[in-house]
Amino acid sequence: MGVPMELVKKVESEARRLFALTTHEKRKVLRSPGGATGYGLPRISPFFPKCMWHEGFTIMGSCVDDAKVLWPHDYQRFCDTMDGYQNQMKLLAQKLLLLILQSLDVTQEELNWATSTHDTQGALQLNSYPSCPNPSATLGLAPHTDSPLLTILHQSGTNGLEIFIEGLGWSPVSPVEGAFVVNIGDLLHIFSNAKFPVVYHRAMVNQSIHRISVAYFHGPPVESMVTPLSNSGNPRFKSLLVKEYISLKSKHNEKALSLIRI
Ligand SMILES: O=C(O)CCC(=O)C(=O)O
Ligand SMILES: [Fe+2]
Repeated sequence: MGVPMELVKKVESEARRLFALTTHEKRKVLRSPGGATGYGLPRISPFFPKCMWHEGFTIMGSCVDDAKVLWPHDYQRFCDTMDGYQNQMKLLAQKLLLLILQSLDVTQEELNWATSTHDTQGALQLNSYPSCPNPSATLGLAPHTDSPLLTILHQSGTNGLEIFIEGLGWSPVSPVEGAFVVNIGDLLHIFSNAKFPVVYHRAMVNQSIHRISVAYFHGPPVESMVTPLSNSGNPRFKSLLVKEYISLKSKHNEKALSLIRI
């Protein structure tokens, strides 16, 4: 299934329009403490001693309230673009998940859990990494794993993303024109009983280019239970509510997975 390239480019240019606003303007839609949407620092910031060279804007569903604050007379273009992109990402994520699940030979109930069309939780994260005079002194986004099942990432043609490979260390994932990066998140790691391992990743900054990336996070409803697949051998993780896991992650960051290990 193709996502129109024109839409991807539009999302990128709308993201650039947003981050080009003054700090004073952007702070009008600052993410509230404990809130999920809006403008702000990376959510993982409290776990790291140094500031990251990054600013972000998170959207869940409609972004009309924030967009009206930013562009009182011209918010529709931003909202239409983000809505259209979220719809396309949701369809793509569901399709990818189905392919993954088919390879795992799951029961109908497990299939329903992971692909329930109505209730999935999606979030769109616009990331901005301004060019940096001394890139080696900082990180764009510190090492982390994404919490949901899958992340679909658009890198906007600029290097920066790195993944950690056991035995190899940090390895760049160079952007490929017309392709997305698909990351496995914590919940798919738990659900697949580690058959689809989570990917530890980070983002670097560079000296000359203001890099934009757009991540779509796709997960199950927060009120549902996540349980390792029944046919995957001894479960390696405890079953728990998705929202319990998210809360554990917000308190313990990358240690959350080991806290629910059996
Ligand atoms: O900018 C990137 O390439 C990575 C972004 C990312 O990891 C995230 O938004 O969780
Ligand atoms: Fe990430």
